[in-house]
Amino acid sequence: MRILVVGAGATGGYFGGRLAQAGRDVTFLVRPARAARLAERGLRIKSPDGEIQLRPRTITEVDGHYDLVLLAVKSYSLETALTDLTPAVGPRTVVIPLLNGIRHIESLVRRFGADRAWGGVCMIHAMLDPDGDVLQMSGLHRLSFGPLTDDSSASAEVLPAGASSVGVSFDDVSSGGVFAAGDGVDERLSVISEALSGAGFDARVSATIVQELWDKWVLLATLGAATTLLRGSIGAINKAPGGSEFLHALAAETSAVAAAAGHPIRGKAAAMLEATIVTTEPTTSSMYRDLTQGLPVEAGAILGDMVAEATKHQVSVPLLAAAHTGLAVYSANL
Ligand SMILES: NC(=O)C1=CN([C@@H]2O[C@H](COP(=O)(O)OP(=O)(O)OC[C@H]3O[C@@H](n4cnc5c(N)ncnc54)[C@H](OP(=O)(O)O)[C@@H]3O)[C@@H](O)[C@H]2O)C=CC1
Ligand SMILES: CC(C)(CO)C(=O)C(=O)O
Repeated sequence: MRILVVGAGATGGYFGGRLAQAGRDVTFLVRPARAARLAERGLRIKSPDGEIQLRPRTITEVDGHYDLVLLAVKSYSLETALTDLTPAVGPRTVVIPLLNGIRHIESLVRRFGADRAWGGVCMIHAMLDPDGDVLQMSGLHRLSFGPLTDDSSASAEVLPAGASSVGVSFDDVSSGGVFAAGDGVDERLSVISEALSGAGFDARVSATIVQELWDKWVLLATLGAATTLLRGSIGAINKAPGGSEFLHALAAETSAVAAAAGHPIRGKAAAMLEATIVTTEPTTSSMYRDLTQGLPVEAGAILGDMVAEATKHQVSVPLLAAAHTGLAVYSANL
């Protein structure tokens, strides 16, 4: 299976790097400056378990069709990246985005159709360090993925990758790619699941990926709004007067938006949100890390779109709106 990873930043570098380390056929589509850095230093991943250095294949222009595309760019780079990667997308290619938020899903479906644009949710705390190496800051490294056809009747929300019962293996590779014409979505799911499993991170097939995208969005909007508005970690906010009340009020806003939009967060996702906002650990978000480094932030995709959803469904979100306005001021001054 030919895998193209678009972007070799924190998430692309991490998940693509682990796949390459596990011997998968991985190519990174990068821009010239990143290509030069990777040629010079290799792709280094520094994690709590130690450091690895890889020499992955990189390209700066697409060189044909790939079976799987992992899209790992920031939301503000999305449209250019989609144009750049389009030649990699053949009739049976699957594109799995790792981006936060929801708006990219619409862009992907518009370009490639729901048969080729799937959903992806990654959970990781990662960034590029000053050397351009991938820094994984905790042991968390989960990637859930699946077609955009949520099956709420599925008995399990997520299955470990490789657990699909459809028996297609790498041996089925044909000259036209691993997905033979006439295969259904399930066959691709099985092959992709096999390719992503056993690569040193937690890969899961999701039968409810749209709901998972919303669950993650609620979590991240809460985390991103709190940490960027109050300029500190969740632990620091919880130790400050009124911090816990603020976090709970913010989580109530984001949860109310999801519920009004028809994607209420429940069960494990609700428990994870609660556990995240009560922590005294120095938990932050990728948006906060970008802010503190003076980098562009994904304010529109993570907060602005949620404020727009709130307006659409007449949900009052003053804290979320204040955080969005704050990031707009920051972005205007960049
Ligand atoms: N970091 C984290 O902990 C997490 C991030 N996410 C989400 O994942 C997404 C990606 O974030 P992250 O990996 O952190 O971002 P990074 O900024 O670390 O990496 C994005 C990479 O995309 C590259 N890029 C942009 N446009 C193109 C293009 N046209 N072709 C090739 N490469 C391109 C950039 O390359 P260049 O060097 O050329 O600018 C950059 O290296 C975001 O939506 C984020 O919210 C989700 C979970 C956790
Ligand atoms: C939810 C979290 C913190 C971990 O994946 C994240 O997605 C981010 O920081 O962007």
